[in-house]
Amino acid sequence: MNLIRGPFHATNHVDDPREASSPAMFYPGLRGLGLFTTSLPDPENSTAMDLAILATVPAGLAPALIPLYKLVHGIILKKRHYNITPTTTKIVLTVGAVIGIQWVWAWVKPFAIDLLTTSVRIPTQHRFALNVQEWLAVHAGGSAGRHVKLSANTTLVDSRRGRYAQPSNATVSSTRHTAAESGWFWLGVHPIHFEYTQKPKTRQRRGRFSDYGDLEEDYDYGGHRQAPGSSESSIRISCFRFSLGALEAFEAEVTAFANRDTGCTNIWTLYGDGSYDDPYAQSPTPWKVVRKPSRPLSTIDLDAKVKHDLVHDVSQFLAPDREKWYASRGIPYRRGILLHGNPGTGKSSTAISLAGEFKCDLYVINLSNCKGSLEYLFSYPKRGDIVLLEDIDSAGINRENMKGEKKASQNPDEMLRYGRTNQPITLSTLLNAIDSATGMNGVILMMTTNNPESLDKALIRPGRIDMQVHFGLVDYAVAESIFLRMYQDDDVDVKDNVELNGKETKRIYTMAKMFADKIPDRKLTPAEIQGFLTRNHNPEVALERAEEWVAEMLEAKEAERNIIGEGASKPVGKQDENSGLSSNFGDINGLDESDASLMSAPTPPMTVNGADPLQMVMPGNGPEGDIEAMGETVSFSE
Ligand SMILES: Nc1ncnc2c1ncn2[C@@H]1O[C@H](COP(=O)(O)OP(=O)(O)OP(=O)(O)O)[C@@H](O)[C@H]1O
Repeated sequence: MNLIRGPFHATNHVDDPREASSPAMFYPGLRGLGLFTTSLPDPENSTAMDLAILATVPAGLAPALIPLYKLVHGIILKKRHYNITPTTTKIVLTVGAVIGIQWVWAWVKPFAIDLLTTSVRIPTQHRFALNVQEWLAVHAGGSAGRHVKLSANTTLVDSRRGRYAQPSNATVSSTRHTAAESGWFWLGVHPIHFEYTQKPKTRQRRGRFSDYGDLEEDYDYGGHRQAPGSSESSIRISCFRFSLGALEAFEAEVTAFANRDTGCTNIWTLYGDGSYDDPYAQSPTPWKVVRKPSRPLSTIDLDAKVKHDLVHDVSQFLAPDREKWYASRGIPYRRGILLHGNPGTGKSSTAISLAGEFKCDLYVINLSNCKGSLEYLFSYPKRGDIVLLEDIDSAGINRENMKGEKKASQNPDEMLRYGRTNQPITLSTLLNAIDSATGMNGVILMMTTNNPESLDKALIRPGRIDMQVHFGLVDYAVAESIFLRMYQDDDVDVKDNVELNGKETKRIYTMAKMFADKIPDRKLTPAEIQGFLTRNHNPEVALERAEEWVAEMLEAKEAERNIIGEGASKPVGKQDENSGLSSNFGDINGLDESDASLMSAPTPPMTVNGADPLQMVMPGNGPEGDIEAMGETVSFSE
């Protein structure tokens, strides 16, 4: 007898309806647990009505766990003549089993992982962590990869400009990861697991407690302010114990990826002023990176011998066996190069170009705008990188300024501990940082200045500065070279192929000579000439206007005016006596009177005092109005 119909019973050949409706039939082992029975009527002595009632009063798990189950069961039974108890019980048991397994796994997992895997933890402040992030973003695919991309603490190329965009790099992000991300990827035949961890930690924060997740303010347990995220976040890379070599392979893979020839130079700049007070300093590291297409050395117009000596010096220092040579003679393995000359003579451009040529990363610090701990900042560049200290004279770093030092080094413990201070850089902190045993090994330290005579002797003594390079004003050869660079087709090597490249090249080459003839010897800077040529797309027009422009420039320089042409009436030289521009320039070593007067001269693309030249917008220099013309300003994508 089978009173209960439905799909379940169609395949169920049992006579006892209690059995038919009982999940114990499918889970025989559970029979003894009493889960499926209540006080059932004896089928032998029951009427059909009794049995129907039996079916409407389900027993066991489902009714116990699911609210209103009996009601639903009764309705379905009445309307559809279908007993949902066995099916529901099966579902409940299956879900229960899954939850149970998950629960057990959560307990067992750490032990299993410890037993079966091995892992490395990379703090996110570590530079290698950025390489790992970038590698994961490109290779670890899927959503994990996308998350990593968002979390990468890197600012890459500007995706708005086609010219700068690189296929895998057209992503910009300076956002930080706020939650743990994890995933798997394959390295060859090895499965590898990565995980971002941000140790949740309750901290004291302005008298109350907050989660680490709130990054606005970070304090350690003692209530000291801390560099946000400084010690908490890391990336963990794990692999199975039996494939230990996978971690080494991963490291090699990431390193090779980071060192790949992208045709770009990594330029690192500070978040804000690098101090912990800076609102931008909400990053595990004080550095952010921009990837820029490398600038060929051939685009730097410099006296041929000076250029050759500089390149030779850098290449010698970076030669593979050089570190051993320094070590065996007890000399610290670092190189200091002072680049000095008028604003707009190519000091910064040369450093950028050298970094590209030798595939170094370039770290740029503008000392007048830096309040970070230099020792900490210098610990970041690795062997073979270049550190560029911009406008070292304008930072006021000299002995007279020593009074401020006490204040600056007041709390050295804090400086080292958190890597950031909120004090300006002083001479002694700079010297200590350069000489520090922990940083700068194998690093080339370049300093730029418009006013080398104002520098403290301790700063430029041999050992700290090993080479001095003067960037002079434009002579005939440089004027000719700038003209050719501006108007020559990109793929034509002019000077070497005058004959081969035919008429057009010859024409430009001839015009370059004519242009150079019109440029007075050592009166103008390369930046000024470049600015003029950029405004005149047609070489003939440039040639035609050159004389007039030169006359205007010289006249403005003579009158110490910043504005040339229309609207030029107000001499500013005297007013600017304290501006740091004109006053600094009078005593430049090796420059004559007329050179000194250039300091307040009209230099359209002149560096704004104190501004980061990498981020500087140069007005009116080309078809796109600003930065494009000089090709120097780094743009950040939003
Ligand atoms: N010698 C040069 N060769 C090629 N380009 C140059 C040269 N000098 C200046 N320029 C151009 O002029 C602009 C400014 O140059 P750069 O910033 O390198 O000068 P700088 O000497 O570092 O100036 P500052 O002292 O003001 O920082 C850049 O666009 C650069 O391309």
